[in-house]
Amino acid sequence: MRSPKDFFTPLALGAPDPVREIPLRPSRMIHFFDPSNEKMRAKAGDMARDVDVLLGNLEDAVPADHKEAARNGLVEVAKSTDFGDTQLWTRVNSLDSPWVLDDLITLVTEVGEQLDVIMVPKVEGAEDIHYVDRLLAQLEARAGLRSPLLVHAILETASGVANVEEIAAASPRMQGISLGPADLAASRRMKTTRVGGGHPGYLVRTDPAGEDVTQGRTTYQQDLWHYTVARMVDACAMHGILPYYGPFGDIRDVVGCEDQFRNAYLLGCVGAWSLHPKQIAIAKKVFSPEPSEVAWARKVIAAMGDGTGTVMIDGKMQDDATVKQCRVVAELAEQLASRDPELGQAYDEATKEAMADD
Ligand SMILES: CC(C)(COP(=O)(O)OP(=O)(O)OC[C@H]1O[C@@H](n2cnc3c(N)ncnc32)[C@H](O)[C@@H]1OP(=O)(O)O)[C@@H](O)C(=O)NCCC(=O)NCCSC(=O)C[C@H](O)C(=O)O
Ligand SMILES: [Mg+2]
Repeated sequence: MRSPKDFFTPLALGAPDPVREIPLRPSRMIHFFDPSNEKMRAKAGDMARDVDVLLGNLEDAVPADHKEAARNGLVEVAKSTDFGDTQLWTRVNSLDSPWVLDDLITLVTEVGEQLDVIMVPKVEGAEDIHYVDRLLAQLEARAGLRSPLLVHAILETASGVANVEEIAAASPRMQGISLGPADLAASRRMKTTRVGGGHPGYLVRTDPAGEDVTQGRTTYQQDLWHYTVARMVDACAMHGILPYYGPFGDIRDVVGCEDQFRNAYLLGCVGAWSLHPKQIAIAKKVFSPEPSEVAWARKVIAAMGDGTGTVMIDGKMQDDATVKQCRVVAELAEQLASRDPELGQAYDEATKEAMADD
């Protein structure tokens, strides 16, 4: 464990200074593609225009005999694509795999300037982040990079969840954490066979109304991921980094996907993974506040002046705490508007209407 005094000191001579604050760039969807797939590589430019984050996946879902092709394919995409202000991320292979060392060496050396974030799977504790942190500093120094690569951890082992706070705090490079529900379910020995989402057997049932316990009892499906997402959000918020829902594997179930993403959004997540083009629009919709919410937030902020005291708006009490919540929504709207002018216009029109109603 480094002394707090040394926390922002580069871990290798000549490595760039660590960032002091994680940039809040829009990242409503982290779109996964397989860079070993020639067809997907050819679409990288179009995908980059459509998403906030494009991620070249090197880990699970890429067959063992495609690992090298995926790594080289990502280098090719990074060198040949104009990303504009879209972020390019990668998910490297797990730290116990035979591929990760070459993933990191190749990517930092060849395309370190183009990459924004390195996603590290199956993080168990702070020691995994410390290992990557030092190695990245050495590689950045050797490649002469001007800014440090950021690191994103996937929460997908029972020990990762138990250590989530120390993972979030492990390095100034920590950009965020995603839930990895499929590996986490396996690690916990849960009895599900899915990638994210709920399960009809995980439910609560109303009490029996009379003697017959089989009659008149309504059941409500519960969220298997509530505890983990909430814990991850707290750990991230405490350390100034960003939480994400991970993948939703039932591509056909666009309704279930939207619900799962929205639960995560309402709990504090800033985005989710999209595995298929269908899920891009879902994440964009869910992780962008509604124009009416933005209008309301701006109205409360305007009415609250210096942010202290109370005012009544439409019968609802506003005070220091509600104005803080409204600032979260209004700040997110500003970030998204700078990337998506159409959305910005919808926010401004809704605000004008809401203010005119007074
Ligand atoms: C899931 C898929 C294998 C489905 O692919 P496919 O059967 O080809 O779907 P479609 O026929 O519906 O495709 C229609 C067209 O869209 C293109 N396509 C599909 N997926 C993508 C994509 N991700 N990016 C860009 N384009 C995509 C197809 O090529 C078709 O194009 P065309 O022929 O021109 O019409 C596939 O979607 C896929 O591989 N997705 C990514 C899977 C992935 O990355 N999985 C790993 C992440 S989840 C995970 O790791 C679990 C996690 O770690 C945990 O533990 O929880
Ligand atoms: Mg996984």
